Amino acid sequence: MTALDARLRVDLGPFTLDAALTAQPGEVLALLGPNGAGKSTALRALAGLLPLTDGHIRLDGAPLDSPADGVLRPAEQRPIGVVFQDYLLFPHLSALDNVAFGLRCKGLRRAAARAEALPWLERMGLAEHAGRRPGKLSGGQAQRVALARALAVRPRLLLLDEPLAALDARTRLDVRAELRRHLAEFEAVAVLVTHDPLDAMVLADRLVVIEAGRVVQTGRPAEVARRPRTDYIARLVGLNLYQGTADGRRVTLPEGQVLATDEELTGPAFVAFPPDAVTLHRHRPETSARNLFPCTVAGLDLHGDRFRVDLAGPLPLAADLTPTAAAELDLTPGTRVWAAVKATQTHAYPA
Ligand SMILES: Nc1ncnc2c1ncn2[C@@H]1O[C@H](COP(=O)(O)OP(=O)(O)OP(=O)(O)O)[C@@H](O)[C@H]1O
Repeated sequence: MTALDARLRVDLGPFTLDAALTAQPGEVLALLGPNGAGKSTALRALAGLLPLTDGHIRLDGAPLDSPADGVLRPAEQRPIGVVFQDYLLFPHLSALDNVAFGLRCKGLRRAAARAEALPWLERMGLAEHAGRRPGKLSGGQAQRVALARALAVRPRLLLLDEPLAALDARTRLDVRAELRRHLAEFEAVAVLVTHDPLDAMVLADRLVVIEAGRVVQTGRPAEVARRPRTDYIARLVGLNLYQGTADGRRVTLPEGQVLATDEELTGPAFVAFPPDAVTLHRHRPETSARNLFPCTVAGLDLHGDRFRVDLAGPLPLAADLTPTAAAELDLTPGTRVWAAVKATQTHAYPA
């Protein structure tokens, strides 16, 4: 069943958004795109803050906005939860009352709303901070409260606008991992807007790339990264990303391949590295690179001044080469090569 079925057409003077978005229950979509592409406009239209000029938004079969039929459900009547980058928590309310707020708006009395809000704070590991006001919470804690508040009303659509952008690098890592767990448990649709390809790759089931108001590519993160269709995507999502189990400086992937990394970790982990960290060789090289895989060239595209090589094999990979290197290697689809990646060029982090 399609849970979210939308064709968003919004005319804003010189700018027009015209994007189709669909999602199955439980799916997490990430909207990615350059500045001014229309991501926020799409989110605002879904939230009910901006009416459609044309098209439709249906959630679980029910129309929320359909100009042709004269339907426009106001924001507060949509079963939607929203998390913005700057949290927008009420500064005068405790963490608990911030989470209870949405439930109060749905008509619950204070005690009932608080009773229902508390388990959400517990789930975020914030039970002991329930009485604190936002000013006394760290950025990461405040963002967890915002997420608890959005989830507590059991929305059918969760909208996240740059939810990690305001956090420092270390906090961002932790909150990203947590957000990932919560999104995995979330049974309805989530739409995330982000500038950060890593957030998108880690959090989303599917990327929707928007440029100049149009969807230019959509697909699973790994597919989009390996087969970018525009220069912008190639630059942005140019990341090889794998998930496995870490044991010290080794991460074992589900199919048994082992990646050597530079970080000490144990348990579920991601390993990422950019395509330009991959070197290709026609013959098995004498190299200090700890990661060496036999591959077959599956595709070759010129993006800007680089060749993006799509490699199939035990470890599917994307590699970026200069035109000179590509010519020297004489690569064509089907060519067998060795791909090498230094452990120091990989980045491993908890999943
Ligand atoms: N209220 C408005 N009236 C007219 N034009 C608008 C309005 N709001 C946004 N725009 C224009 O619509 C286009 C899309 O803006 P939008 O904020 O949706 O992009 P975005 O992809 O979210 O960008 P960013 O990543 O910079 O936030 C931009 O050209 C912007 O100037």
